[in-house]
Amino acid sequence: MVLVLRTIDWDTDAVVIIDQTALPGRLRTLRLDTVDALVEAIRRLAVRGAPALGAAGALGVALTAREHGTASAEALATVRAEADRIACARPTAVNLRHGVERALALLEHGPDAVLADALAMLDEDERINRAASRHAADLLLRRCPDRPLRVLTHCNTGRLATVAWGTALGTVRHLHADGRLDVVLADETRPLLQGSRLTAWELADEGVPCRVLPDSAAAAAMARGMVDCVVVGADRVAANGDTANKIGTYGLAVVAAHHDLPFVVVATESTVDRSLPDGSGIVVEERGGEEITHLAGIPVAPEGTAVFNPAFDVTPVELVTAVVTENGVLAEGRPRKPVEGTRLTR
Ligand SMILES: CSC[C@@H](O)[C@@H](O)C(=O)COP(=O)(O)O
Repeated sequence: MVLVLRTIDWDTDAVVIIDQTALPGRLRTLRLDTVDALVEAIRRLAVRGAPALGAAGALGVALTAREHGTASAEALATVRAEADRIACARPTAVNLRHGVERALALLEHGPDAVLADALAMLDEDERINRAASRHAADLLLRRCPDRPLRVLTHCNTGRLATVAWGTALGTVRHLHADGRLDVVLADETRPLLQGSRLTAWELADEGVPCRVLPDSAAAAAMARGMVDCVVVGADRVAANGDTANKIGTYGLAVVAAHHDLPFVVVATESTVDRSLPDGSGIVVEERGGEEITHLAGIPVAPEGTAVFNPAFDVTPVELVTAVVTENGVLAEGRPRKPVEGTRLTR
């Protein structure tokens, strides 16, 4: 295993991240010692994934609190304005704002207290992820007791999307350690390829069997009987269990329901936004058109082509077998159909 670094950490006066834009080619870290550098890293997905963004939010407030201090009203106003810039860098993953707000709540105790709590948050992350993903693994083992599982997943929800361990991919790691995993089918995850660049890289690093497939092949894989269950992460879960996650998740949920396959969302409680009764209020980030019109800088669409590039979609809870957090099952949507024969082909 080459990955022993945390995805995001603190070193002396800077936030240190694994630069996820350089993977799978290079494992390198970036030192971010200004809010500008941190915001830019968040926007271009050098650090990404809901729990990792929560840590980025908290550490970012520590960074600016240490720079400006917290002793005067003027300093506090500057820190709050910088914190807001960090929180707004990406709108969908609620962890980012949660991380910022948790840190802001400690401002009156001074910069050292803010940093100490941010570091405690990093330490909590692995324990929370392990607990959430253990609940999901147990649920899947109860639902699919007969054979080692073929798990389809989307985007990257592993240690790179968290501080350590992972949510949906943490479930895969538990199943592998239990000897109950056959193979991971990892959607490549257009347009930024978090599945092929990051998930396949993490799983190879751990020696977990993995096949990458184009997103458009997931339905065919289910129809061919190649999938036992679908496990995904979340960027924001509304109080009723509606779930925002990487674009393409909703389509997977529809197809999984059609094939009566368990569809499980694994998230931390910090991804749950109880201020939203359902998913209709979730703001979905729209990203630049060049992510679609260009591949590695090479045009793949005529110049001037109009683009629709939402980074996330919202899956209604009715399509979700269960949303699982470190506290267990948060919401259950789709009941298992009573008749096995409703699957198309197995
Ligand atoms: C454990 S991370 C869960 C989600 O954050 C993940 O599935 C996802 O959609 C990430 O999107 P990204 O745009 O790469 O930040």
